[in-house]
Amino acid sequence: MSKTIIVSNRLPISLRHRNGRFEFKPSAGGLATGLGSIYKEGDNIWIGWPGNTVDDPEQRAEIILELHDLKMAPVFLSKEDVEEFYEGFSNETLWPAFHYFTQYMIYNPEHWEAYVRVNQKFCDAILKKAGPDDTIWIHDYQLLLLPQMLREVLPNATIAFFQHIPFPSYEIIRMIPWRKELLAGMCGADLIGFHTYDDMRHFLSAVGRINGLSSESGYIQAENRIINVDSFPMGIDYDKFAKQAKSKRTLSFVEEFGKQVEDQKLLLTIDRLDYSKGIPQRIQAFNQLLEQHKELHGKVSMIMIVVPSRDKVQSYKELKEEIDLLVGRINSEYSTLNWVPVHYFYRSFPFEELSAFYNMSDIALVTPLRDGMNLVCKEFVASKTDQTGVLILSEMAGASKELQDAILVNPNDRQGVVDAIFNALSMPLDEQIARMNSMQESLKKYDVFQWVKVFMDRLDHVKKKQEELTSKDVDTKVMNEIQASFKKAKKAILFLDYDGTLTGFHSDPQKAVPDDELRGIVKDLSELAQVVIISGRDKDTLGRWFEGQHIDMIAEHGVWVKKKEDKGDWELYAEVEDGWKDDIRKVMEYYVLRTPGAFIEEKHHSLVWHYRKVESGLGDLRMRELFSHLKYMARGHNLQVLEGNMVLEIKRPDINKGRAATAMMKGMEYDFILAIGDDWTDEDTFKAMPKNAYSIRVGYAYTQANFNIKSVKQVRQLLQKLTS
Ligand SMILES: O=P(O)(O)OC[C@H]1O[C@H](O[C@H]2O[C@H](CO)[C@@H](O)[C@H](O)[C@H]2O)[C@H](O)[C@@H](O)[C@@H]1O
Ligand SMILES: O=c1ccn([C@@H]2O[C@H](COP(=O)(O)OP(=O)(O)O)[C@@H](O)[C@H]2O)c(=O)[nH]1
Ligand SMILES: [Mg+2]
Repeated sequence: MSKTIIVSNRLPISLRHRNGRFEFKPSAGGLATGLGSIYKEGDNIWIGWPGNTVDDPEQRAEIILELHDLKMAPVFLSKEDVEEFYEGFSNETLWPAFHYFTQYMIYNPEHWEAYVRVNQKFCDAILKKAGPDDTIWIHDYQLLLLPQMLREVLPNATIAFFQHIPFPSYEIIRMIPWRKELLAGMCGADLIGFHTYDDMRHFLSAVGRINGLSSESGYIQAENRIINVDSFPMGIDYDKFAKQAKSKRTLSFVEEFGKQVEDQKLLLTIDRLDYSKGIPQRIQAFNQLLEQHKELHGKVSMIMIVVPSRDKVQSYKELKEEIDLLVGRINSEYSTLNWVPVHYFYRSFPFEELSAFYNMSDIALVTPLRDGMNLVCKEFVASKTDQTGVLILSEMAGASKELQDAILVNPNDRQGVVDAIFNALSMPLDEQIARMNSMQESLKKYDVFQWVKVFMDRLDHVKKKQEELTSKDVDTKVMNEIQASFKKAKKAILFLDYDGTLTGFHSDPQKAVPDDELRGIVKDLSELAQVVIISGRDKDTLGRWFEGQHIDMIAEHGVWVKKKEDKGDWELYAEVEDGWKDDIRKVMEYYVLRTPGAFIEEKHHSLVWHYRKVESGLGDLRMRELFSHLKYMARGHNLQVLEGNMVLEIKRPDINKGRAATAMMKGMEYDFILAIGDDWTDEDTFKAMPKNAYSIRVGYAYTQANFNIKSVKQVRQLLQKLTS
């Protein structure tokens, strides 16, 4: 039986020292609740750091035992690990980078080494527990290298990754010296999830530009696998918050706290201490509200809960001082004997009390400068069981994509925040209820259990899709079968595409000349079988490159043919009418002039616009534009516009490789037929092949071919095997 392993930097417990002993406090956090349905089942387990350093081997052994009963296994971090991996690389490089606080980023090679070392430590801990077919779900930015580390040892495992914090634009990620390694680490997963569509598109663009991995509709084409990238906005345990808000215990706290603030309007803010949460900016906005609206003095106050976090990191220490100062200033300026503007708590509260704060507050002011999701705002909404109350939410929080019925604000626009508070204070009851109702409906539906389910279902789907693709893989068994069938054959024919099949791509297409190895392969094959190079290339280039070889050639997708017995003469296979070219060439030239690096290749029956050397992104953009332009023109001329590997080609639709291959085989009887190609133009060849032919597509795209093969290197291996 395969099992599921959850991995995160922190375990869902906290380990505390008390009188020389350790004590566990289980975490009731959103993630722990959501994943409870998984890690508590069967042999499943959660692996992570217990959140404290433990050096004594006896104590470690004790902790391992106790955690075992809770279905957890610890990864112990040393003092250095905590300083360099957790505080260092995770929270002084990745955290600020991913939240767009580049001014706080530190580039320290020792921290990077520690990051690699600790990811390896997690990997080793997992390998002690994991079997080859297990599912491993890794969480968050502290463990970006882990998916690939595991993949190397467990090639068939199901590995998923979810990032809880934002994924920034390529412009930010490129600043990190180790960006390529980090992205490659993530790509060890089968499924990579983010909270929002924006995070996901940033990731896809970075992986494309930095690691050269292209993607389509959220599927990355890695060397021998597809990886799915998608958005899964995390929810909360809605019912738990709704129920708690009405519980006796919480209501008694509401009553007790209520006595102290009397009939004041309450603004609630809850965050971990973090510069990404925009706490000073929020205090300043509140200050400005009091400055501008004297009528509110004594009538409104802010309850501000700041939960201590990462207090060893310099930027967090400074932030704490700044907040203390700002709160001191506003309270000393405005307080009266019976009114304090800001009730400030630097600590965390138990769930029942937190629920009371949510329940009794009129407004939740959630204004992070950046936040992956933000659960506090969702918890506030779920706790408002009478549907009154207003949520003011930063548009920089992932949650804002779902909670469109909140008052959305830009946290950098101080006056905007002030106005939002003022409007919230006077919002009519029916509007409050309407907004709250719509937000509650959505949060109820997409709760944390639904989040887990949707994620796991998607993981299943990707694995199935991968299986479908690899089930057609040319493995050793298939290679042997093809070889045996070739050996037996009396009359064999091989259709071999050139670019992307026999040789790799070159930034200058004219430089993709056949090397000695390839010449040797083609020569050996041509002594045993009829070899046909079937290419979109022009006849002169092909003729020059394979001069002297005893092979047949089909050029320009079937316009020209040269049989080996024809010695130097190309025969026109299809009548070409090229009166259309002048108009189309003019348009293509216009796009060349606008796009540095682009160029036109002219063939007898087609025009090709190349953008391989254009700045990435710009090339795609211009190609799309040119595509729709050409499609419009093509209608009048009976032409076909086709997208290839970094090219756009326009040609007559009735000229294609399939038609040429069929013509080549006409009237002949073959007992072995093989066709290999790598792109859409080769699909025509595959479609034209008789049932008994072997057709192979290079790469793992969907295809009409009956097999897929990994790379040009493997194509050559297969061909060498045929002649050995
Ligand atoms: O482990 P710490 O250094 O003490 O930090 C606490 C956690 O903070 C981060 O939370 C994020 O996840 C939330 C749920 O997906 C999301 O709502 C929020 O926007 C994120 O900031 C962090 O991702 C965790 O790894 C930390 O453990
Ligand atoms: O005294 C407190 C204050 C907050 N929280 C919880 O801390 C989490 C904060 O998560 P969020 O996604 O808002 O921000 P993060 O800290 O993960 O960046 C929420 O679930 C809160 O209920 C808590 O357990 N005790
Ligand atoms: Mg090709």
